Amino acid sequence: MDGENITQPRASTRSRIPQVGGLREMNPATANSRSGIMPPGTLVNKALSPTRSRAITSPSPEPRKQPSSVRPPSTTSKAHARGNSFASSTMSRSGSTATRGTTLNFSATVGYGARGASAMPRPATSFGGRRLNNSIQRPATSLDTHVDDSAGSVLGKRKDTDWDQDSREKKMDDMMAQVMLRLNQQGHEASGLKDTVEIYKSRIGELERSRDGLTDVNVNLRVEMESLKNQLVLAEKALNDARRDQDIAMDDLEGRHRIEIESLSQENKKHQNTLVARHQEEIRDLKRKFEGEIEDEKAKRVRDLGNLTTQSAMDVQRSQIELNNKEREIATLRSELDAMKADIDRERKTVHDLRQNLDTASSNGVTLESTIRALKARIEFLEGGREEQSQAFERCNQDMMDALAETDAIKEKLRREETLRRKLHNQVQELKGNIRVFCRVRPSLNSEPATMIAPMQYPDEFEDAKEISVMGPEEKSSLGTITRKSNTFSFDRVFGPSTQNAEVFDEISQLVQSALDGYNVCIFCYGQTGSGKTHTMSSQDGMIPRAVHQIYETAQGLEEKGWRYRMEGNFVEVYNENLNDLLGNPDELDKKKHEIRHDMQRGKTIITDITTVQLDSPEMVESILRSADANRSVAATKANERSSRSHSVFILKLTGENHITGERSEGTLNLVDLAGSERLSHSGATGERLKETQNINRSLSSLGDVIAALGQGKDGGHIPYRNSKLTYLLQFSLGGNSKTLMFVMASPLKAHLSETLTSLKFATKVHNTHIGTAKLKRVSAILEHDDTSPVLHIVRLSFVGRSEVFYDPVLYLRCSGWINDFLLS
Ligand SMILES: Nc1ncnc2c1ncn2[C@@H]1O[C@H](COP(=O)(O)OP(=O)(O)OP(=O)(O)O)[C@@H](O)[C@H]1O
Repeated sequence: MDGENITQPRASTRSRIPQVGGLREMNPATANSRSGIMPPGTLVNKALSPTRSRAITSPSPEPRKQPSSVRPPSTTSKAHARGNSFASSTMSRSGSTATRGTTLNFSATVGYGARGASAMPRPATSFGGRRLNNSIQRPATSLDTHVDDSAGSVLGKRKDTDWDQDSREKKMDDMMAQVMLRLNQQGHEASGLKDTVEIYKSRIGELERSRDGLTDVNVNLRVEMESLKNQLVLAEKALNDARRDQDIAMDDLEGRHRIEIESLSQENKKHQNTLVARHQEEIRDLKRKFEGEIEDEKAKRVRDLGNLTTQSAMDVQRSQIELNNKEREIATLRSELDAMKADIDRERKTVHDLRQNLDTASSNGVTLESTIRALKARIEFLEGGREEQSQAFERCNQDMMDALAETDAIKEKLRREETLRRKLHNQVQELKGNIRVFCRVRPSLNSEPATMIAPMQYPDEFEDAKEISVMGPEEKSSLGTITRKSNTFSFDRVFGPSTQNAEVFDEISQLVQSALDGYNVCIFCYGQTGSGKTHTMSSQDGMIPRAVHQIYETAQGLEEKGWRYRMEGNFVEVYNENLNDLLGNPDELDKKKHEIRHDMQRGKTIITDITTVQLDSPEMVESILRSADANRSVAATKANERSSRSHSVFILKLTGENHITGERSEGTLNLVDLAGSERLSHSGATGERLKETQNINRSLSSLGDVIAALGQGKDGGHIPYRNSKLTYLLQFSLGGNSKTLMFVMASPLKAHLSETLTSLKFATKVHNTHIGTAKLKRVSAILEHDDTSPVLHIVRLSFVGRSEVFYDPVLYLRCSGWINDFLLS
């Protein structure tokens, strides 16, 4: 019943709402439908618990039976339902996932919290207003009445008081008026809410559009990002490619640079080498220039020296002249003194005679006094003159003493010059025979015991060393007694077995010097096989290398004096009367023919097709000797055989020119290693060897014949040079202006004694040969004196076919003596 009562006034109230106008809109259903929100019945039912929804929407008989206890919650639930429904509607409109959860989330998205100060202010809503107007006193309702009544029990009141209809209606009208007022207010609020909703809607639309726009932008951005990513990937790929390309390019560049650097360094090196070569060339030029200057300076100095020498020679001459004058003066003075002494003696005698006369005449008296006075005056006069004469005599004596002292000094100087002159003269005297013979005995070898050695003695070993005594082989007499003959031989020099090559060379070095001075020199080694010829001549320290060394050294020394020497070498072999070139092709040995031609005018020998070697250094000689030795070995059938069976001739032509004085000299040094000299009967050779031996013997005897013919010294006499190839080859070196030295080599072995004696006898014959006439002939026209000049003397040395002139006063002084000796001899 209560329920019905309550609902009735409400229903009646509702029925009045249209009269007020706008109240319709306060119907929650209408409001919800307008706003698109579901009717509260459905939404609230869903949102609220079934118990509550039943209490509101499905009136049951039970709640109606207990109206006072149920109504307040129903009111409360309505208010909640509204609030919830709004919230729900708002939530349902939101398209955003984030705003669907709670009202708070909505507020955060579109409400005040999420909006800045510029956001549209939220209009007052019924919901908000209701909340704000919580303090407004709610108009009394039937329910309130009931509540108020409940204090004293409604039923009880009705029982206790009368029903006041009018007041009640009035009250109701007031209440109605209030409700209407409230409704109007709510209507206004609802319209405001509507506007707000509209605004929100438009706002939401805008936001959705903005979201769509943003989504589009987002999509675009994503697409752009994708494309950018693709671009990035492409760019990375391109970058990698570029890096790879760059790496390859770098490698290429590095390679190219390396090659360029190498080529540059090579170019640099080349350039450097060129520069170095140029600098060296420049240095060489400078050196040449400086050497030229030094040469000029040297030449100047030499000239100065020459002038000084000339001056000193002049001084010497002047002194000599003065000395002669002084000597003459002294002689004059002496004669004058003698004359004066004689005068004085005469005068004294006269005085004495006069005194005697005076004595004898004193008796004559006064008549004679005048005569006496006159005579006294005469005597006084004469005695005064004698005083002066004595003083003059003293002066002359002093001058004479000075002149004698000066003469002594000059004589001392002349003595020294004389010593030098004598030394030169002595050397020339030693060479006067034009051929000298040295003997050398080789030492015994290790393979030769003392029992095999023949007794040999050297009587003057520690003096002149010119003799050798050899005990001959045992000889049996007809009586059966065995004797041994002692054979003593004398030579220019004898070298015992202990002599070294150096000592031997000392003796021949003067001859080597002669070759440099323009003479032809010939040095032979003669002896039987194994006697030491090759050792003496061509061993490493033999005469050939030593001679060449000396020539180089002397030539270098002479360079200071303006001399330049050209040295040419030939090495030939005479084998079986054939000439072989030992420096040529070994295959051509004994095959190629070489001819000997003589230039009689110039005194020169030419061998056709011969190898001539320029000897630029002493080392060259060693290589020549080696190659000659090799050639001989190739030709030999047995080792060492060929050298024993052939003559070898080392020819060294020395041409010198003096660029200062214009002098020129041409000399030849022939160093000959003869074949073994053993006699045919001793060699026991046959066949080819017999032919060899015959040829050797023929050429050796030809050599002896030539020397003997030269020794006879007949002008225009025949010299049998042509009898053998060897003598023909050495024609200009045997005789003429040449100097010849023969080494006779001796073996110390008993077994070789007979051959040794034969060799020594042959050598003695040669030694006894004097080829003096040729030398006399050579020097017969050597001296000319230029009388027009007191200083300049000319020494002209004339040889067969050529002459040399020396403008040297010192040389003149030195040479004049011995040259005159030659002329006189
Ligand atoms: N003065 C010396 N000192 C030391 N050994 C020597 C001397 N002379 C010669 N000999 C040695 O004696 C040996 C024979 O000498 P070498 O060959 O010079 O004789 P050779 O007369 O030239 O003989 P061949 O006619 O056969 O050429 C060689 O072994 C050599 O070394």
